[in-house]
Amino acid sequence: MHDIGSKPALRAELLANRAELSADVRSAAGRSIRDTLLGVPQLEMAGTVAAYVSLGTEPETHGLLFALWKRGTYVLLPRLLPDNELDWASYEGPDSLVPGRFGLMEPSEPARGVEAIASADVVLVPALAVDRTGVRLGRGGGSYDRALARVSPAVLTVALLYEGELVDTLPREPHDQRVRAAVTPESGLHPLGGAN
Ligand SMILES: Nc1nc2c(c(=O)[nH]1)N(C=O)[C@@H](CNc1ccc(C(=O)N[C@@H](CCC(=O)O)C(=O)O)cc1)CN2
Ligand SMILES: Nc1ncnc2c1ncn2[C@@H]1O[C@H](COP(=O)(O)OP(=O)(O)OP(=O)(O)O)[C@@H](O)[C@H]1O
Repeated sequence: MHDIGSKPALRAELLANRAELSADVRSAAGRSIRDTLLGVPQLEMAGTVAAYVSLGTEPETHGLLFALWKRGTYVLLPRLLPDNELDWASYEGPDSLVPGRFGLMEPSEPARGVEAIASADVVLVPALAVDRTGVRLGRGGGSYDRALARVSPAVLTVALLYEGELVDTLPREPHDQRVRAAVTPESGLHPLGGAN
């Protein structure tokens, strides 16, 4: 996992590792990540958080979304467009989600456009792995590379990972946007170095 391999091979390996995790481990990871993030000052202060609804074997985010919404944070969620760009709409509780492509649960509220992510004070990002400089490996659609390019460098961007998915080095292509932090269930929030 410390070698720079090809992205598709790394994705397959990381997804296979996640597939080994039990539902209990996944939901425990989600609770731990939720508790960490709810205590991060930037999230406590944030008026708007761009987040996502966990899919498949990702660490659970439903509880986190609900808690943010309950405490009055404005939560934006992505809607996958045909060209894999992300549109954004508000989360208004669990009943405001509807099924989209790839089994994604997406917001049913009116879409606010691809630029709406620029209004977020914190951006929570799905990832399969992140390296120590913030380089992120995602699903391969390039959705978040395009979305994060619209986010100010002052905004905290955080990838949600399982333990072991914060790695020394990942392959980086010119379009890859870095995240500024990662959160793991056992070791909490990791600020990441590296200039963009
Ligand atoms: N929870 C979550 N939401 C997200 C993302 C994500 O990684 N996680 N995305 C991050 O960008 C965007 C969605 N991108 C996605 C791209 C591909 C697949 C996927 O599962 N693709 C499979 C095909 C599945 C099928 O055919 O049914 C594949 O390509 O093999 C899912 C989401 C926006 N929302
Ligand atoms: N700004 C961009 N405009 C158009 N296409 C882009 C842009 N950025 C990335 N892409 C395309 O997206 C594809 C996948 O990129 P990459 O493998 O880095 O995705 P990823 O970050 O792992 O996926 P995701 O962000 O969807 O989780 C690449 O083929 C790339 O050409």
